[in-house]
Amino acid sequence: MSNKTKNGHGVQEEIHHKNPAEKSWLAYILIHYRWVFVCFFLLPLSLVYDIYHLARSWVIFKLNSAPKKHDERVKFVQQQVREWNQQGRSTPMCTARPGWQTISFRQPKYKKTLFNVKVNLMDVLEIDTEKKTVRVEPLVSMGQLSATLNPLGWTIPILPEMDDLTVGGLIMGTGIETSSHKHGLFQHICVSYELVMADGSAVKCSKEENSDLYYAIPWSYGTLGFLTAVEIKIIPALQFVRLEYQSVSSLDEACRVFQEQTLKDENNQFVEGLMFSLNRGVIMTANMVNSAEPGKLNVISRWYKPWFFKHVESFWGQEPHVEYIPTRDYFHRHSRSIFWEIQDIIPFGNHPVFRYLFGWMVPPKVSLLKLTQGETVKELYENNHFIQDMLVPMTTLKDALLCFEKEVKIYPVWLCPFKLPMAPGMLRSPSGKQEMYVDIGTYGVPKVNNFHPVETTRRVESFVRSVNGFQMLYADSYMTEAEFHSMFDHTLYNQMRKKYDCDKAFPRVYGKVSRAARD
Ligand SMILES: Cc1cc2nc3c(=O)[nH]c(=O)nc-3n(C[C@H](O)[C@H](O)[C@H](O)COP(=O)(O)OP(=O)(O)OC[C@H]3O[C@@H](n4cnc5c(N)ncnc54)[C@H](O)[C@@H]3O)c2cc1C
Ligand SMILES: NC(=O)C1=CN([C@@H]2O[C@H](COP(=O)(O)OP(=O)(O)OC[C@H]3O[C@@H](n4cnc5c(N)ncnc54)[C@H](OP(=O)(O)O)[C@@H]3O)[C@@H](O)[C@H]2O)C=CC1
Ligand SMILES: CC(C)=CCC[C@@H](C)[C@H]1CC[C@@]2(C)C3=C(CC[C@]12C)[C@@]1(C)CC[C@H](O)C(C)(C)[C@@H]1CC3
Repeated sequence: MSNKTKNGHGVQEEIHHKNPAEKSWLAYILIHYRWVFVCFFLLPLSLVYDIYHLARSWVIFKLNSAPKKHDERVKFVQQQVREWNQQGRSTPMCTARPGWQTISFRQPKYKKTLFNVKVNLMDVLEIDTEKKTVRVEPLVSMGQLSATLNPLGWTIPILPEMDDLTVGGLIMGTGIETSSHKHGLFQHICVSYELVMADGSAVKCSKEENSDLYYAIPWSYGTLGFLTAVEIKIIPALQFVRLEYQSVSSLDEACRVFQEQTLKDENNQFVEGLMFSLNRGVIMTANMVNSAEPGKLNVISRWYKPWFFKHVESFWGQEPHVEYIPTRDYFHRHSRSIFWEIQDIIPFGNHPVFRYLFGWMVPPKVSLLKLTQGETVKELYENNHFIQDMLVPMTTLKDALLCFEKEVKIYPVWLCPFKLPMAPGMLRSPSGKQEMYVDIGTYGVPKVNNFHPVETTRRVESFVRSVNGFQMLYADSYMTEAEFHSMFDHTLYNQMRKKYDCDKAFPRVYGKVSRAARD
């Protein structure tokens, strides 16, 4: 495998040698000139799509029509589930949300064969500033939520980065951001869930009410019931984030500084690391503030600004540096470059000329990219790309980084600490106490010679299991069912499946997330 992968051309060069499909001229054009399609078709389409959704949710919010319609919509979900019961419960159910709209690399196969239930609930219902909660429907996206809450001076404590992630997906799967070392995973900021169960009944659960169900919902991937509303905690949002960049020049220094900033400094609201090689990284710590020092404001969302990860890299080898970023810009700092995935799609996207002329249309919507990618590009990614987030105990960070270096050698690596509270459910802290974990995110083209999508992933999965870690399940998982059960504690889940009579109603989690269940 060639090593010329620095700016994204690498993917294209890999396939040149490896993929037989590329021999046809159409495949060649699709791979080498994907950017033409993306720039002239997908970018404008993404913009129209975004404007439509923003306008829609603005109007609905202003009319305050969502709360009135909510009950009707829940009744419609119940009606579909009751019909399914009357029809003899023959095929299990899943939501009817099309696979291309979801934030994961693949389309779920099961949507084609299972009974599809329409759960089209996509509005913010109520902001209760006394109780400090926001009640939302499950299809509310992170972009929509931050656009609604921030102008009112509020935010949710964990705002996962990508605009199109939905509340439902983040609860049924999981969500993480750089404030997770203080607040935990996305489910840990949720106060209550409202669901429609297999028999068509509506059930509410929280720590106080139906608490067994409340703890079983996260990571259940829609296999216990359909989510219809969620109450999420809110906290005041200040205007800016004061961000400090600290360069590190060895693996040991990186692990030490990252752990110190996470564990020792209680005052850091946000902690993040980007490793640009095994020995080169920048650790970022940040706090919300209400004023910025003169001359230090950086509005990173402006269309002509460089990709955030490139900006961060420019601080490597420098003295610690401070800047102020508008809070919403900080929350979505990796959106414009889809972390660093955009470099494989628009290789010249960070060039100033491109940024000044077309930067305002970026990024293309992940869903539209997914919808239009075609077999050739899919195969290209399948064989030459590695996308994984592995959650490992903080104490194993160094070993984990060495494992990723050996198996894939992909940089940047995303480091995000999170607190794993002791609570029942799929994720059990091995020590029986609250523990600090770290999410290691690797997205890109492997630079090792022996990369094999299945074998490499299985080796990494095996390492993660050996250190009591967890795999994020939006990515490809090649674990066997037994391995999957040894990673995730199914005790409570199995009890809830029985209690709520789910066996005929929903597939099991493994049946939805394993590689075999995905196209
Ligand atoms: C803080 C806030 C929260 C909102 N939350 C929602 C929501 O969850 N769903 C939705 O569809 N629309 C929401 N809206 C939109 C709001 O309901 C509409 O703007 C409303 O239709 C305007 O009606 P009005 O002109 O009669 O009242 P206004 O004169 O605009 O409102 C009077 C005051 O009531 C308060 N208020 C109004 N609605 C809410 C509410 N739902 N929660 C808390 N305080 C409120 C605000 O402080 C506002 O200043 C919210 C607006 C605000 C300012
Ligand atoms: N920063 C972060 O934390 C990031 C997280 N992710 C991951 O992305 C995924 C979320 O993506 P998103 O596109 O929002 O969600 P998806 O549509 O992919 O949904 C994920 C799962 O949640 C289930 N689900 C969603 N809504 C409901 C509902 N109302 N009732 C019952 N089940 C539901 C889906 O069931 P069904 O299959 O039946 O539709 C599916 O199994 C998560 O897995 C998350 O971990 C990805 C990137 C970043
Ligand atoms: C926990 C965190 C922060 C996770 C971030 C995960 C992202 C980097 C992932 C989620 C969805 C994801 C797999 C995706 C892709 C890249 C990496 C993404 C964005 C892309 C855009 C790569 C190009 C592909 O042709 C295709 C369009 C199918 C996918 C879509 C999903």
